[in-house]
Order: sequence, then structure tokens, then C-alpha cells
Amino acid sequence: MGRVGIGYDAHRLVTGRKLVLGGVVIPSEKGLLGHSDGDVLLHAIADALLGAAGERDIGHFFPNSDPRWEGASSLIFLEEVRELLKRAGWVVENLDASLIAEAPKIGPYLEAMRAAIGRALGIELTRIGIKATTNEGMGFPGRGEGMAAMAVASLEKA
Ligand SMILES: Nc1ccn([C@@H]2O[C@H](COP(=O)(O)O)[C@@H](O)[C@H]2O)c(=O)n1
Ligand SMILES: C[C@@]1(CO)OP(=O)(O)OP(=O)(O)OC[C@H]1O
Repeated sequence: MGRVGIGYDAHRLVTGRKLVLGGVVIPSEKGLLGHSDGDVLLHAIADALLGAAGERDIGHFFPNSDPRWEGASSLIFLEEVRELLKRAGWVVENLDASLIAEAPKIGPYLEAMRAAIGRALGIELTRIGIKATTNEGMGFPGRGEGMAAMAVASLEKA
């Protein structure tokens, strides 16, 4: 019997930070603030996977008080989640994520993101959906103050 999980995250956009989304560095004047690289998309995906497995969230496993994760690539979190799922006997059936960001357009980077996520989790690209929408100028994503992401994941017993 399969299990599903949901994840949501949001990070502030600031100058002087690299913009990393889905494990890919994207040219941008601003980047996401965070203790790690601030990769809002990967954080939502990690939480969806952890939730589906009935585990606690990303902040529990990778606390922002731990200097090991300062500036860390969030792909590391997915690699760690992969090991946790493996130990518990889960395989990823599929995951799907949506980024809410006014700019930049992520279309040119989608395949690189799917490839990075697929490598980190050891799953086929056909199991990974990544999408984006603007917030039509409304609220914090619409004003360009930050980005948000939501994700769902489905697991099966190995
Ligand atoms: N950061 C983004 C936002 C949107 N897209 C693509 O543009 C399409 C139209 O966006 P709307 O918010 O006007 O619906 C959307 O469907 C995405 O294909 C994007 O690539 N990056
Ligand atoms: C990823 C962690 C750890 O570096 O920090 P941030 O990059 O700030 O991200 P957030 O989604 O706020 O919380 C999870 C944290 O534990």
C-alpha cells in the first residue's frame, strides 16, 4: 500500500546570495536567504518525502543550529533522506513540486533540476515533476520578497 506526503517551504529573496533552485544555480540578482543554500524547492520535496515515510521534518534532521549545514547544498539533504527511506524499506513512486516565484522563469533549468534531483534520490526522471507559477503580483512571492514551494511525494514498500 502506498503512502503520500506533503511539503511546503518559503524563503526570503535578498541580494548577495546565489539563487539555487532544484540543486541548480540560476543567474539572478538576488538569492534565497537560509542557513543552507536556501533551496526552497528541495526543502519542500524533502519534507514531502519525510512526511510520506511518517518521519519528522527537515528542521529536525538538519537543524539550522548545526554548523555542518551552514551554506550546505540542499542536495545533501535529499541524499540523506534517500538513505533514511532505504533503511525504512521505502522506494519513491513519484514526487511532484511547484515553485511559486515571480521571476526568473525556470523553464530553461527544469531538466537540469530533474536530473540533479534524480541523481540525489537515485530515481528515474519520469518519477519527478517540477513546475512553476508566478503569484500574479500578489503577496510576498508576487512582490518578489521571497519564493515558496510545495511538493507531494508517494512512496511504496521496496
Ligand atoms: N518562475 C516561473 C514562473 C512561471 N513559469 C512559467 O510561466 C507560466 C505562466 O506562469 P503564470 O504564473 O502566469 O501562470 C507557468 O505555467 C510556467 O510554465 C516559470 O517558468 N517560472
Ligand atoms: C535546511 C535548514 C538547515 O540548514 O535551514 P534553512 O536553509 O534555513 O532552511 P529552512 O527550510 O528554513 O529550515 C530547515 C533547516 O533546518
